[in-house]
Amino acid sequence: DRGSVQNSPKSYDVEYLMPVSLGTPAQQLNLDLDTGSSDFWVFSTLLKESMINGQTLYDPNASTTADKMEGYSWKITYGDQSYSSGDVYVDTVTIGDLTVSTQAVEAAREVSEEFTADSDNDGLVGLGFGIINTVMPYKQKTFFEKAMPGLDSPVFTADLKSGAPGRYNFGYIDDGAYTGNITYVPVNSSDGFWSWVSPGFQVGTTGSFNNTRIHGIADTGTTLLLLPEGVCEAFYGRIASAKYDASQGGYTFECNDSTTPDFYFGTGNGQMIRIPGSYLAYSKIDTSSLRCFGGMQSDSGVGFTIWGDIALKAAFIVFDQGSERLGWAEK
Ligand SMILES: NCc1ccc(-c2ccco2)nc1
Repeated sequence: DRGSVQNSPKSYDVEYLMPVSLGTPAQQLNLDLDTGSSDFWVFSTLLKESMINGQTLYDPNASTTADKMEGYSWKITYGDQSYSSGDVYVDTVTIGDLTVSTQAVEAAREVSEEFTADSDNDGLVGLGFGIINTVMPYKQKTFFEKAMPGLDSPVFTADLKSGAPGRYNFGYIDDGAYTGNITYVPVNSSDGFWSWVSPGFQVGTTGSFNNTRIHGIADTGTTLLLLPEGVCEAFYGRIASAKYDASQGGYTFECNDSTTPDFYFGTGNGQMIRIPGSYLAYSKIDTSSLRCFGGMQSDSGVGFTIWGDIALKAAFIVFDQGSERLGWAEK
C-alpha cells in the first residue's frame, strides 16, 4: 500500500498543513505533520468554546467508527512551550488515500493559547517514534507505525517547498522528486526523535568545509534551523549587517543584504545540502523595518540541533523507519 498528500505552507512557511480524514462519515481536518513528536491529536468538540478560534473540530460522537478508550488520557508540551491535553478515541484515519482503521486519535479537551491563536491548524500528526507518545496508561503507536506493515516500503518522504505546496509520500520514494543521489545516514531513535549526525558545514561557496560533527534531529514541526552557537557565529560573521539583537531574541540582518551567503550542511560521504541565503532571511522583524529575523538561530536553549523547515525545504528527505536511517537529497 502507499499514500501521497499535498502539504501547504502557511505564511512565512511557519508551518505546513495537510488534509486528513477522520471517522465515518469522513471529517476533514488540516493537520501539521510533526516528525519532532509522536502524538496524533486534534481540536475536538470536547474543547471549551474559549479555546476554539476557527479551527475545524473532530466530533467523535458524529463518527460511527469512533470508540472511546475509557480511562486513557494524554498531555503534551512542545519546545515552544505550547501544550495540549485530552481524551483518546480509536477511529479510522486516512491521509493521502492511505487508511489506518484503528488509529489512536487524541481528542483535545485543552489547548494553550498559541494553538487557539493558530486558526488554520486543527492539530498535529506526530511521526516521531512511538516511544515518546504521551498517552496514559499505555502509549500508542504513530500513524506511520500503524500503517508500516502494509506499506510497499517502510518509509515516508518529506518534500517541503519555499512558499509553495509540496508533498508527503508514504510507502514509496518518488524518484522524480529529487536530483542526484540520496545519501543515507543512521538514525538513533532511542530519544524518540529522528536523530542523526551531520559531519559539518560550509558557509558560502568560498568558505572551507568545517569538519565538526553536529548532533541533531530532523523536525518538520519546527520552523527554524537551530544550530550550535559557533556555527551561527561563522555564518552571521559573513553578513555585513548581521548582529545578535537581544531585544529580538536572536540574530537579525538587513533582509536585502547582498553579502548573505548560502549555507551548506554535510549529510555524509561528501554530500552537502545547499540552503539558499534567501531562506535565511526568515521574516521582517516588523512591517516598517528593513531588517529580518534570521532563519538560523542558536540551539543553546535546546541541547541539540534542530533541522527545522528552513533546512528541510532545501532537500528531499526519506524517513526510513524500516532501517532507522534518514535519506537526504537535493532537489
Ligand atoms: N514542534 C511541534 C509544534 C508544532 C506546532 C506548534 C504550534 C502551532 C501553534 C502554536 O504552537 N507548536 C509545536
